Amino acid sequence: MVYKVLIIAFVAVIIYKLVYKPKVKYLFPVWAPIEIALTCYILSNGGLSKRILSFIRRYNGSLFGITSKHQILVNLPGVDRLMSQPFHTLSAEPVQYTLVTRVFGGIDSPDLKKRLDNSWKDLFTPIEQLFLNDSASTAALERACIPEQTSSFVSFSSDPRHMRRWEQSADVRVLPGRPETAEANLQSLARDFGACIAIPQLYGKDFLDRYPQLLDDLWKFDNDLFPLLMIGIPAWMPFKLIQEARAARSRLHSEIAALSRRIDQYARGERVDFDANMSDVSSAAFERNRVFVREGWSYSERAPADLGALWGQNANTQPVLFWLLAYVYSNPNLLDRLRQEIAPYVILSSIAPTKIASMDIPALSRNCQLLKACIFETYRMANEPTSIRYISRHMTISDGELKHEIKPGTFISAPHSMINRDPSVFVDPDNFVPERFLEIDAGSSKPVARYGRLKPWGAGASMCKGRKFAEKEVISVGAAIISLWNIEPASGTWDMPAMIPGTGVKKPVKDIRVRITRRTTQD
Ligand code: HEM
Repeated sequence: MVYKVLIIAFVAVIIYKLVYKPKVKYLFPVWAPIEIALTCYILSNGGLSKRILSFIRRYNGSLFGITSKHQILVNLPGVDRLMSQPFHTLSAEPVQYTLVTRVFGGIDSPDLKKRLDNSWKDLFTPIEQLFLNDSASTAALERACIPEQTSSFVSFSSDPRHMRRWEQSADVRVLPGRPETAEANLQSLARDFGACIAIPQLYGKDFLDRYPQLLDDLWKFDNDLFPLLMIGIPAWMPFKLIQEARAARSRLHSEIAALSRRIDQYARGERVDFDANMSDVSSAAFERNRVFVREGWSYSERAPADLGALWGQNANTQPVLFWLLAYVYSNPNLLDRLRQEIAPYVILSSIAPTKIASMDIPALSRNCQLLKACIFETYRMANEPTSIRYISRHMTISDGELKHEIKPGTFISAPHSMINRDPSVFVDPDNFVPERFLEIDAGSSKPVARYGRLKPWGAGASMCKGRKFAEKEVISVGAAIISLWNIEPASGTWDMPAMIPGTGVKKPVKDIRVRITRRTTQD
């Protein structure tokens, strides 16, 4: 009897190890984001805690990390080369799988794992074709009608039913007796304006119109649930904040699943639910549908993966737009210089009310180097990019004179923003100084914005797949708003809010209340 029990227990342990252990190993550890944050903090501040950390770490040189499961690469020389290793050695796929199951709401199972293994690269290809290709991303932004939309950045309506979508959450109020001056929350307004430009370029305008809570749900999920889930706080925790954000994620799932169904119906030439207009849904969404169909993903299984695409498209881009506007408008001299630089490419109408008569997006990207430098400086101040990879085969990491032998099954993280506030790399790091990214080009003798050591998009083969679109969106939407609108702090002085570290671009602890007026031809 005892032997029987022992044999059953032994078999159970073997089955458990076979079925369960590889899955756990494959997920990015829940404590690793905290380890990254603590390590960055300790190394930036120095002192005794730095000495203790250096003593207890597993390796030496540029590698920090206490366990064999996760190592943090701190300013490792040649990190780009390392991150460019082929996928079968160094892969971002386990990180994507972790995000899909832990954060975006996919159910962790061998079946989902297999489906994602088979689909992962093919799901990213259409995103790259639309958002990484220079002409495709310019064309998408041209379709977004930025000049027309920017004309009603503020509609000066006191009735929420007549406000534009991006005004709904920004607490826009027309000042009594001053019908052409409105007060608004700048972060909310800029963020939702950017999202209303971007989202139709992926999923079409009908999706935005059919789902009135979309933006509120996306930001609630991003702000209140994403960071907690990432560090392993379970979504069932009975806290109001978590439960409301979880409900927002469930609504996002249902609406995205319903959209997937409509996309599939349209692709098959069938009648589309609600006779929804699908003509402006992007080629990327239809290409992804083809992959989902090929691999047998149900609509509800697609929802977490597509929530990832929606989140990736907006979660960093729109906060960058907000910080850029806040930095630029709070510096009147810089604002004047930018307006002069932009003026040849954003032509304003000469009759009141001022509107944008035409806008040349390729020329803005090509010629507005100060604007670009301002965007790079915004990344430096507000963005915390980290490249996380899984080592699937034994690997030797070269670290100057040192060589580190790393076992398969280890995650490595490179927090690229560690240098962003380092005065030995960026002089006067706490001040917004865009000129630091301007260099005189040897060929043209003109100033050109160059990234230098800044890495806002990560590194290697799994670098951001939407960087062209993101940068062009911020350039064109930023240029349009700067050209057409005056923005001043409602309190009379610009108070830049502190930043909450989060999932990439940092969020402000509080919004900035501003007064907005349309520029006149005399301005
Ligand atoms: C200012 C805006 C943005 C910033 C700062 C940003 C930053 C990043 C960073 C740091 C990564 C991780 C790269 C790495 O692991 O080395 C990433 C990945 C990614 N981003 Fe972005 N991103 C932005 C906008 C976008 C947009 C508009 C899209 C379009 C849909 C997008 C799609 C993606 C995708 C698909 C990945 C995963 C790439 C992979 O694992 O192969 N991003 N992004």
